[in-house]
Amino acid sequence: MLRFHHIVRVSLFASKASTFPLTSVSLSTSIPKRTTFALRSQMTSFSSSSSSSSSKLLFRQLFEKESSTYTYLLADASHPDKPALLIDPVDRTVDRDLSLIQELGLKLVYAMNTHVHADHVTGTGLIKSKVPGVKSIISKASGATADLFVEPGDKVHFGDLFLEVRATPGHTLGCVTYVTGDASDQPQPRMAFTGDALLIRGCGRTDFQGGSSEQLYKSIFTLPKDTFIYPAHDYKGFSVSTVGEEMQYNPRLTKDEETFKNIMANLNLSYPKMIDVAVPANLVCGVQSKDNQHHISLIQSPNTLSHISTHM
Ligand SMILES: N[C@@H](CCC(=O)N[C@@H](CSS)C(=O)NCC(=O)O)C(=O)O
Repeated sequence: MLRFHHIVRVSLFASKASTFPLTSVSLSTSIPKRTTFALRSQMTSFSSSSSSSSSKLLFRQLFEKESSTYTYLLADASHPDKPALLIDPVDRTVDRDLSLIQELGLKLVYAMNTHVHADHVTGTGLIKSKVPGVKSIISKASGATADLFVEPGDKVHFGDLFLEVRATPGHTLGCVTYVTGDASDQPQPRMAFTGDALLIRGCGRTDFQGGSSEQLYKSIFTLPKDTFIYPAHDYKGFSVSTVGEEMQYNPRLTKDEETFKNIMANLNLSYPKMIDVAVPANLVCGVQSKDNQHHISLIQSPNTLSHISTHM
């Protein structure tokens, strides 16, 4: 089995039962009425990370300043092939990202999108043309074409590390969050790449592309408070937060649902300047060809069913 080259389709229901039995506590229980939105704390205790697991992950946060987009580079540096993936690459910074990958001696396997971006063109198409073999990934629910489609509960493996896929719709229809694996040999604390669903002290707008403030409010996911939050954008100079921090200080998501919807309905943001170019380009993951419509069948492995920790 090519460990750094497969996506595992898993059962969402198996994950709920096996991983979050009675230990999940909703945020509304700990901070009544004020905080019901996107973040529920999980009271499961974590063993501290072993040095081998945390040293495996090579991680870089990269910034594209025109659209204030973060791209994330993750790799299993301990694996002989050093398989790597990029989350939310931008077309303008593809050469920078690929140079870095080359300098670090990594093998880029996946170019992933959290959703169909409206403010910039994804770098996945360009990357595929420059690095043969790289597979583009996006959620099936996004309606976009890509080499591989993920659904909630899927795992994306790279070397001995993996990301879980969680549905976090509301900013757009098919937004997903990629979360580092829930296992003792995976990086601790966990890291959540939230796209535009959850921004630091904010959240994605909900006024186009199937956006819905109601849906975004209900995009509840269960993660420990120490989970790092890495968004796709930041407009205020922040780079990272945690679930606990956002539960306490996010000015939108700590409100009740009606207040939240009211805030979202009155953001009065102008449409992204590039929306007319970006959305059509991103609906084909930046590739204008038929090649990207090749759907591979995802591997289903019963061995993984007990390890799933997805709950959306
Ligand atoms: N000015 C930018 C667009 C800024 C914007 O609308 N950002 C989006 C994410 S990219 S679609 C958003 O959700 N913002 C939320 C917020 O509260 O700022 C441009 O013209 O491209």
